[in-house]
Amino acid sequence: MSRESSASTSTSRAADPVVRVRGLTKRYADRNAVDGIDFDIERGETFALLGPNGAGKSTTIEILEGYRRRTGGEVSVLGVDPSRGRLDWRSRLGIVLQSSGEPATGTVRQELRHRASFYPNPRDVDQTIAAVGLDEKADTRVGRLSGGQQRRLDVALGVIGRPELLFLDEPTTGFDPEARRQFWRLIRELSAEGTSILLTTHYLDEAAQLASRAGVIAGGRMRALGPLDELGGAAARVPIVRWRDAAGTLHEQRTERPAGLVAHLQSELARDAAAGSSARAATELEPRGLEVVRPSLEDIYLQLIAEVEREDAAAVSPGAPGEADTGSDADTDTTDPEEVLA
Ligand SMILES: Nc1ncnc2c1ncn2[C@@H]1O[C@H](COP(=O)(O)OP(=O)(O)OP(=O)(O)O)[C@@H](O)[C@H]1O
Repeated sequence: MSRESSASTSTSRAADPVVRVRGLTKRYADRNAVDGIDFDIERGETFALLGPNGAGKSTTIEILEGYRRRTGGEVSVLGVDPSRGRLDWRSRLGIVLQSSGEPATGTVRQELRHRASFYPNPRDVDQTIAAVGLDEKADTRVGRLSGGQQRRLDVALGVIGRPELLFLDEPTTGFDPEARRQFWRLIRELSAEGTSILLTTHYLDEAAQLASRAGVIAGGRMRALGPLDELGGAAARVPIVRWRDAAGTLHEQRTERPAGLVAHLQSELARDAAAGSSARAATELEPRGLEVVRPSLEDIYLQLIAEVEREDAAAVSPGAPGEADTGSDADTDTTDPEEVLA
């Protein structure tokens, strides 16, 4: 299918989500790695799937990409069940996997030209090389790239076909800070062009920079879902004031009125100073180590995961073998070679 015809299909179904997942499960041995999750990704949206190691993110993404069979539930990606997705459907997807499969033998430019030849309306090869910052390596053999440069090439290969939906599974692992910012610019450009994006990342600042909505998975279940600035609820966003007392003990208090608390701390210091015999320098009237912080997405996420872990631990009855105890069996790779779909 040409990009034009796929675009007209999209227009006619503009209100349909590009990804629709209902009750998705994936069972390995005796444990559900994905345990009944629901979420949608709207057209043009960048959605972040967050969660700790082993949460079920890659399993979910691989099912959406059509690389892994699901055990149960309904999945639709660009209007198609991925387990039945054909080549024309696949050509509308861009995929940046966690690890780059077979080592390539050609140069950066050759590999991108080759990949571009599979798509009806690919991006310009040299512009894409520039967008991922590989201009100086365009004629270098892929095997001679550094780990971070190889990852940039993975991203370039993922976007070269001008995908309608781009899967980015931990795309910036190994990037230096400058390369990450360059990558963010590229993703914002793709998003502005209308590309829908599913991103998994362990860098919460990356999710905050790129995504508008997120789902947090832990233990295969969706624990929070919604706009990034609402994740974890309003209580999780209350500012934190930190300071040290005269003995050096660290104090921390959450308050909606941090300025009021700081004024109170200062007046206490002034009172103590007035009560003391010797005059004090003005700097000593400042609360030591004073910080007023608004919780970052990472703070909110870590709090959420800690709560989930406490709830899950409480749900396992004391004395009975816990979920974690059965993990070693379930973690055995049980993939039927036929299960990973070509
Ligand atoms: N082929 C397999 N056979 C058995 N268990 C598997 C298989 N693949 C994954 N698992 C298990 O399923 C669970 C979810 O794994 P998954 O790779 O989806 O997690 P993830 O959220 O992507 O983690 P990470 O952030 O580390 O990439 C883990 O407990 C993992 O050990």
